[in-house]
Amino acid sequence: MGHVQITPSILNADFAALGAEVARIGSADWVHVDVMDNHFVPNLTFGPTMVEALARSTSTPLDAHLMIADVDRHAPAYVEAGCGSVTFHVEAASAPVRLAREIRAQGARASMALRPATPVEPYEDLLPELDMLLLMTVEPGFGGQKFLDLVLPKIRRARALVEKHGLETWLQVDGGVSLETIERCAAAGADVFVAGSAVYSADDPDAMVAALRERAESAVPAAGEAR
Ligand SMILES: O=C(CO)[C@H](O)[C@H](O)COP(=O)(O)O
Repeated sequence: MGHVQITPSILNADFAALGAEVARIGSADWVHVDVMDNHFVPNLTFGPTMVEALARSTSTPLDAHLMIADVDRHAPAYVEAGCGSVTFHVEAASAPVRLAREIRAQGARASMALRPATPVEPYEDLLPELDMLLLMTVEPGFGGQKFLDLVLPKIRRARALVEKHGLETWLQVDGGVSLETIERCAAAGADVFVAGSAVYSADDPDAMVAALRERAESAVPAAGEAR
């Protein structure tokens, strides 16, 4: 299992001051940018031009979560925009293996996301193609939703698959992650945690990043310990 990484989502940040908002989370490992197109999800955010401007404004690497249709065509633009990690939804991709290889060939980490109702088992053979697997813990589209406990068994099964194949694939969770829910995710086997409203509704977002990190680290099972 990789070390705990905290990745604040800017979905609930002030979009009119994104550079300053990102500067408030200096201890974050990544900045999570939620790209939504009003087709794959019923919400609209921003595109590669905005992401490129954000990449120029910070030294923290960007983790793009593409909630967009026709993702095979659009994903490469987010590597070109400066993202260090690009996540596509398997439900939106027509050739996920080719797309993951293309993202890696461009020099970014390739990541694939599963909606809460999408099982992980059909993608077992695809895991070596991925640097990260994102297991959504809400239906994608909006920040501030309630964490879905029903995803916890899938996190455990995904961790078991990663270990079975001796892979280094990071397991990211996104949606409703807070001081109240992060321990359950870490105990189940997640190691990369996206938190949007928990971070940006805090008086001190960077102190919340530290608190989330501490809580997740305290819940990571020791080697050989049951999940
Ligand atoms: O992908 C997302 C929504 O589709 C967001 O990243 C996620 O929901 C973060 O917000 P919060 O922590 O408030 O749930």
